[in-house]
Amino acid sequence: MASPLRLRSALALVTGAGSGIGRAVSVRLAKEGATVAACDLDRAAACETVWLLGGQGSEKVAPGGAHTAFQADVSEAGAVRRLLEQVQACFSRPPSVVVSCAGLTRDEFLLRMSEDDWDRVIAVNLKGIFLVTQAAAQALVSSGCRGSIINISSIVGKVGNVGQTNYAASKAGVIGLTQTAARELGRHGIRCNSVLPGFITTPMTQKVPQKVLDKVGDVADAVTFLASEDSGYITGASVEVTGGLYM
Ligand SMILES: CCCCCCCCCCCCC[C@@H](O)CC(=O)SCCNC(=O)CCNC(=O)[C@H](O)C(C)(C)COP(=O)(O)OP(=O)(O)OC[C@H]1O[C@@H](n2cnc3c(N)ncnc32)[C@H](O)[C@@H]1OP(=O)(O)O
Ligand SMILES: NC(=O)c1ccc[n+]([C@@H]2O[C@H](COP(=O)([O-])OP(=O)(O)OC[C@H]3O[C@@H](n4cnc5c(N)ncnc54)[C@H](O)[C@@H]3O)[C@@H](O)[C@H]2O)c1
Repeated sequence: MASPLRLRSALALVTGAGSGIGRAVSVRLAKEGATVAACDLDRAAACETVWLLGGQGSEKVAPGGAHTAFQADVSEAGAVRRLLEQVQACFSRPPSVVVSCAGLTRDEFLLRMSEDDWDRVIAVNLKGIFLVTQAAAQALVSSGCRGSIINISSIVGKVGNVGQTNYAASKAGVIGLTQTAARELGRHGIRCNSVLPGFITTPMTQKVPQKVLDKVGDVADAVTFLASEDSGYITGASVEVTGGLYM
């Protein structure tokens, strides 16, 4: 049975916090007592998420400080370095929970996919998670803090999907990156796990043809469990949240 406010002392950095799963994860972590650093490429969207969490006056409900919005392109090394610097300057500590939700699609059949469509999806979905995981782990290790890093992959990274050679490759890469980070960072008290959602209705899924959707259901609960000490003995896992899709 999960205890209430499992994350009361946690500072959680969520990327892709401006929409969909990232926004839902931010709301759920805040409900468990975490202070949320909501990051997105779209600053206005990140600010809207912070407003939903209670805005600048939210330190009343977030003991670790007011929820705060940050803007960064996770595919750019300098932007990610500055993001972690800004978060630590704002809260005087590194984030003990890091959830990488930032991602995008550039879907196209293999026979027609452009190099740019491949490069951009790999840069954001895979290199972005490399950069955020590395910068967050460096901050935690240098400050001697424990942490939980949760990287959002996709069931598509395990089974593939029509029109998504770039996206599937990026999400499969996230699984391998996270398993390796788990092996390396365990000695520092940092857990790393992947979550593989199935089909979650968000702006990202609007392009799926209706007749495909007619064949296909919550991620934030799985992320919160992995962020908390309730999952203290789980690291290196790939947690499928698909309602049984592709069992
Ligand atoms: C047991 C149930 C199986 C149900 C399959 C579930 C599929 C969706 C799973 C999504 C999992 C979560 C994904 C998650 O990580 C987040 C996302 O990535 S959401 C976006 C997912 N993207 C797609 O699924 C691709 C959607 N398709 C497209 O964007 C376009 O079709 C495109 C590939 C760009 C091609 O466009 P174009 O206009 O050239 O062709 P059409 O759209 O007319 O499609 C041509 C035929 O291909 C069939 N098709 C398209 N997408 C899919 C698909 N995902 N699965 C199966 N078939 C697909 C489409 O129905 C057409 O078929 P037909 O020629 O027979 O009419
Ligand atoms: N929705 C689904 O069915 C589904 C299933 C499996 C996995 N996922 C994954 O979950 C994550 C969130 O997806 P979603 O459905 O909420 O999508 P979404 O489009 O609603 O949200 C993605 C967010 O990421 C942000 N973003 C995009 N590129 C960025 C960058 N370079 N730097 C910083 N932020 C950036 C966007 O601005 C947006 O706010 C993605 O990694 C996606 O691949 C989604």
